[in-house]
Amino acid sequence: MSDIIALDHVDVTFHPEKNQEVKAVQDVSLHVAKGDVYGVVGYSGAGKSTLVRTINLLQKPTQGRIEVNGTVLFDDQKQQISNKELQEKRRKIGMIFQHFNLLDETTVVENVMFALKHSKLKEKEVQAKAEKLLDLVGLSDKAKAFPAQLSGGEKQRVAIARALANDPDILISDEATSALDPQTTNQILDLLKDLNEKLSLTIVLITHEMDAVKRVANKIAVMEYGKIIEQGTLHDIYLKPQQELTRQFVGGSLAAIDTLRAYNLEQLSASQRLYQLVFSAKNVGESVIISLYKECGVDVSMLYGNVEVLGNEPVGTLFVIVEGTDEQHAKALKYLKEKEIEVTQIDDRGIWHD
Ligand SMILES: Nc1ncnc2c1ncn2[C@@H]1O[C@H](COP(=O)(O)OP(=O)(O)OP(=O)(O)O)[C@@H](O)[C@H]1O
Repeated sequence: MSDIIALDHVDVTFHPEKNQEVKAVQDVSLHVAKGDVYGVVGYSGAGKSTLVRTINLLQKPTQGRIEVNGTVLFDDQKQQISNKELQEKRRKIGMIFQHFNLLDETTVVENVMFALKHSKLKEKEVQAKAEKLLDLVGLSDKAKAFPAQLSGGEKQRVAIARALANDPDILISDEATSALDPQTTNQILDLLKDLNEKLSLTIVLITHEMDAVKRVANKIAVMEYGKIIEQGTLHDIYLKPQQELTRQFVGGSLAAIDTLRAYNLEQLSASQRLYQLVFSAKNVGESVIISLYKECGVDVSMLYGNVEVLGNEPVGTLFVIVEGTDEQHAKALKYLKEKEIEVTQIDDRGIWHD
């Protein structure tokens, strides 16, 4: 799959006052493939919004290269297309925000129609399109309501319909679920996932909530102090977080670390090894521990176990101590590999320790 967004070596530096410098984004490269739901996570102030606003040049970078949908928008410290072209490109990048940004004085359907004011469609066609979009986001019955009469989730649905008005290829969601309760958050995230699949919409999702990313994203970048400190597939970032901050975001792994620290793992004998086993959906139900004993002769004690749903797929994680001879260990590893279970040996200096 080709990249629909390619940010390369992007810097954004602000000078809020004379002699003051805020390096909000520093040497960030981010490549988003068509059809990705790319989660950008990090604490407040990490630079997520600033970075993502460079995608449509709402924020011009200080340095770096921005290419979107095959067009270079920014390079050599300057905009590479005319303002008019940029405006057209921007219409193909929808945005939704935490506070919805609806026009309070106009109805729901008019809010969506407003986004089509530049289109070549006739008034009737604009209205028909807005109604169709409201139907797509499940809000047909609220077309004539005013924003003040809607719940937070409904307001966000209007904002999504409006963001889709110009048939964008990309949707940027900047903390769009942060003001919503957990159940409504999940409904909005499921809607985004549905739109991603139905419309082949590429989504960049900025959030400080790992659960949101876990539910819908296929890739993640973790930001801290203006830099991406870790990026990869949801599966890899979630199950093998390398950086302390990533581990903090990945709740499941924190629980695993706490549990492992409660054991005195320095006391493993020469014949014992600590492994992390990761099961995908197809083998999550297998009785691996018993099979390892039966097939390979090793003793297996379980320290920690958990099943997470990543995207729609259950993924199981076990931390086990396997005890046996070198030969038995080799046999056990071969067996696990055949079963397509990912195995990581964790040593005393391993990733789960300070
Ligand atoms: N226009 C600006 N002028 C000066 N500094 C800015 C400007 N915009 C952002 N910053 C600073 O850049 C840094 C990154 O801000 P940014 O909003 O991108 O972070 P964020 O990760 O999106 O956090 P949040 O979720 O709180 O918005 C912060 O230190 C912020 O104060």
